[in-house]
Amino acid sequence: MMVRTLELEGFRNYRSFSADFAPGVNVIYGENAQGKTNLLEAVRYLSGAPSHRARSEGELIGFDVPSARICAQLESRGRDFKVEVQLTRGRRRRMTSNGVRLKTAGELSERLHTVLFCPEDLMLIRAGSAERRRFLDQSLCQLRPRYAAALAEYNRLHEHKRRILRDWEEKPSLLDLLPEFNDRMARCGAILIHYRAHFIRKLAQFAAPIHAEFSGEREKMTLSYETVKTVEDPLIPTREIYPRLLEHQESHRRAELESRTCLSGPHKDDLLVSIDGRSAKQFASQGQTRTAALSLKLAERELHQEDMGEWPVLLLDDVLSELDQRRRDFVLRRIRGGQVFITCCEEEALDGLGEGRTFHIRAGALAD
Ligand SMILES: Nc1ncnc2c1ncn2[C@@H]1O[C@H](COP(=O)(O)OP(=O)(O)OP(=O)(O)O)[C@@H](O)[C@H]1O
Repeated sequence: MMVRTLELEGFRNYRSFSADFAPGVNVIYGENAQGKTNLLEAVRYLSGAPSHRARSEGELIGFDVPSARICAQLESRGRDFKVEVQLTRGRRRRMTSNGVRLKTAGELSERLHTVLFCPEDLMLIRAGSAERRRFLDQSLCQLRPRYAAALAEYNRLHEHKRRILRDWEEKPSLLDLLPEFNDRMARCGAILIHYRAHFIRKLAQFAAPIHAEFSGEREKMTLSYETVKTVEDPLIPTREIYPRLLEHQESHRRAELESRTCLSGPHKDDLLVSIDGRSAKQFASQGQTRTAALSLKLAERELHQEDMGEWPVLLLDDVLSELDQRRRDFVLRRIRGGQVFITCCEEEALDGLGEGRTFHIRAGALAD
């Protein structure tokens, strides 16, 4: 998969931008606050993944313009696509592929997969479980459209249930709605657990050898999935997960009403990372947690490659400057193959990366 060309109009600080990218490495360099991350964000957007920093789509539109346009020529599964997204304040976004209207972000993911690695990801292991769920969700939404649909529905139901539990004492009639919401959440939740379990099993297979090599064969990384307690084996079929979720909801009914919070369901899942059998979150050093986070991201990239038979586009946002020389060399060795976008502040910082192109960005435009 690759992004051949990209045009931006009114996207963040880009008024009008156009570039042809290399199939290999594309180095995006420039001083701080010039638009390097914004450029990666535009590419990421085209893969249907939610922005890692915008809370609403309106944030992506230039401060003083009414609309933004992202347009790209993509190559994917041996075919060419012209994908276009139009964002207008106060209106629904409009997306097309080769002129045909697309309805969901999932349809974008079918054409482009990206794996993003940014400095915040270096804290993935130490952060709260929400960050690791986000990591799972972003990757799975690109890989499996059915997962993306189930996640959107689950989040909607969860928000409703949250409000019911918050307000039931003032309005007891709301409790009549609870069984219906519980049932629908269990159905969607079973789908999420099923996909997450299979994803984590695969991710663990890729991450183990990467981490072993990365640590000079000194450390062993293992991953496990922590989900709703009644689902002892999350790899069982969805229809078997569903009754176990209902059972867990039932046993937590009282506690949910008393605490007025939703305590049961995969919205509390976690991805547990261990090094040599011990929880990395609790016991690993800062260096070890960084290495483990890198291993996870590189494993994610290889998993996408195996799943699709093509490399996803790798977006490395300002991450190399955060790494010591050894880790940096490891990443650069490991990312051969596929298209890569790397942002950095100095052009020479990435000497020796091999064939590719460099783009100097200044104030939301290509500098001469
Ligand atoms: N919606 C928007 N409209 C216009 N400008 C915006 C918008 N959103 C962000 N910006 C501006 O874009 C500029 C560039 O941001 P970006 O994060 O891409 O910088 P960067 O080159 O990656 O910098 P750094 O090296 O510091 O990470 C910032 O000054 C920011 O204020």
